[in-house]
Amino acid sequence: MPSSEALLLGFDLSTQQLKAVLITAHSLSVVHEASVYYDTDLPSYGTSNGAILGPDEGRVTSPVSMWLEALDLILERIRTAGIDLGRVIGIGGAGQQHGSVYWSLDAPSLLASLDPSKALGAPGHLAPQAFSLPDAPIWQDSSTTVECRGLEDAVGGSQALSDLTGSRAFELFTGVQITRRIAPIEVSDASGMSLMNILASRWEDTLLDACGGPELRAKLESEPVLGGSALGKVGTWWVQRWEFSPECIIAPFTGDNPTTVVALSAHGDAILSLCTSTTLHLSIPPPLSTVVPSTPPKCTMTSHLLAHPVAPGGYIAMLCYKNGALARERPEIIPPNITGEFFFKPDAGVTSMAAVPEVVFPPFSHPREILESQLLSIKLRVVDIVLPSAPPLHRLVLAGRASSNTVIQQVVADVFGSSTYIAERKAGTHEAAAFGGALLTWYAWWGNIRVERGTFEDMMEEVHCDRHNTDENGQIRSLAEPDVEAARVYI
Ligand SMILES: Nc1ncnc2c1ncn2[C@@H]1O[C@H](COP(=O)(O)OP(=O)(O)O)[C@@H](O)[C@H]1O
Ligand SMILES: O=C(CO)[C@@H](O)[C@H](O)COP(=O)(O)O
Repeated sequence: MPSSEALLLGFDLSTQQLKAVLITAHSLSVVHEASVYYDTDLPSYGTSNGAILGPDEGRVTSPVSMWLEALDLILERIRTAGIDLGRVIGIGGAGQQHGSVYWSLDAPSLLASLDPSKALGAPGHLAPQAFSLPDAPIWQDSSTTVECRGLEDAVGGSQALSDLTGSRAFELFTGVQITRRIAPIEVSDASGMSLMNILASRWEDTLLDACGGPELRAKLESEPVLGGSALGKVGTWWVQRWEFSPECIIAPFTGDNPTTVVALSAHGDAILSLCTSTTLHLSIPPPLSTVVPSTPPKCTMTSHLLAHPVAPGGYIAMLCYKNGALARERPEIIPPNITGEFFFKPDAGVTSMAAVPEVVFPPFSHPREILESQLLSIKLRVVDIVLPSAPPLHRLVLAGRASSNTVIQQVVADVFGSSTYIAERKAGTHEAAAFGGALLTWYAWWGNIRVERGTFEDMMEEVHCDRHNTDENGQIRSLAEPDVEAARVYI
């Protein structure tokens, strides 16, 4: 690979760390990865697993200054690793879905006058003045229950809100945590706000009124934009401090769920993302014919429907569990709305669950039981989000750090009775969300140099990047086959 080859930089501002993936623009090979763990790399903020709990009941936030410092540190790490940032032609990425940062009225002028001699996170440079809240509510926040009920009431109840936006009201969604924007919002990101009409991909006036009164539409500026569009070029701070090219473009960032789908999904695949959260994604492509009316996607009380970032008329159906990695690390309760520690066993006849003493389940078996109950819950709920007309699931693709665990790979194969796969990038990365962010940036760049923009799939074909391909030259590698005997237990 010539060292001058153009690069794309994708970020993922996830719950526990900031990650960056650099890929070559024309062959999409990973050339470098870097990460910054908030708890250990930036310990002065006192986060636990990237978050701060409280002071109010259900409040979960991350310090915005910590994220700014993480950005300084990761750029330093990339440069120290010998990467010439001047080769980067586009920056894009993802963040925890539904996390929200609150810019102040002074933010635009402060952003326009950043001092290249100062780090982004240097006290008084951007923070605290550019933010109206020093701490950003993240996806684990559950402090806005009252506002959620108010939002549902405004449109006629929880199912009505789900039909309108793709999800019932959730405390973590941005609508009930509302914000001021600097750049247009990308459609799949907008679907995680409880403010967008999911079928039209446009802001819904009733919901804007319920969440922010008349000023909110003005703050949002424009209707949501498609992923992989070019927003503009990097600011001078990036050029002067880090030697990025002034021609380097910026693509809109979105949620980590849509970028994971962009990175990994082929039609008929389900993606099981084992990050801090455990999330199952199904990509629903747009209808082939615009003449025959298509079956509307399902909007349920327990799932989310997001607009697809690069396929207008397509969707992502999603199940998301808060008690993912942290529950697996420290076995705790799985059923919702119960606090304390309980153990359950199906009654004879398997119609109900009976609480049993802890001694029935020895501690060494807890991690496996936690994992099994998480996966069985997904297996039970996934039938509710698959369209009757959808083809049978083809592959189960794993993502997230825990996907490298061979025991987890096998238990997933056994519980779902389906082979499991993993993305095998040319230089290898488990960071699907950051990789997807880089791909969306390439799509923005690639689209900009064409008379006709072309589809995301056209672009992938042009680089011979076939996400269906499972042979040794392909990108998706088989990990585990179900064990027939073990799989029978989970039917
Ligand atoms: N080998 C492993 N086996 C099981 N779990 C793992 C393994 N390595 C990492 N993890 C889990 O992965 C979690 C972090 O996953 P990651 O995808 O990096 O999350 P996030 O993107 O939310 O920061 C950790 O909290 C840990 O529980
Ligand atoms: O979708 C959600 C929350 O709805 C989560 O996936 C968050 O986006 C957090 O991501 P990770 O840090 O677990 O990757």
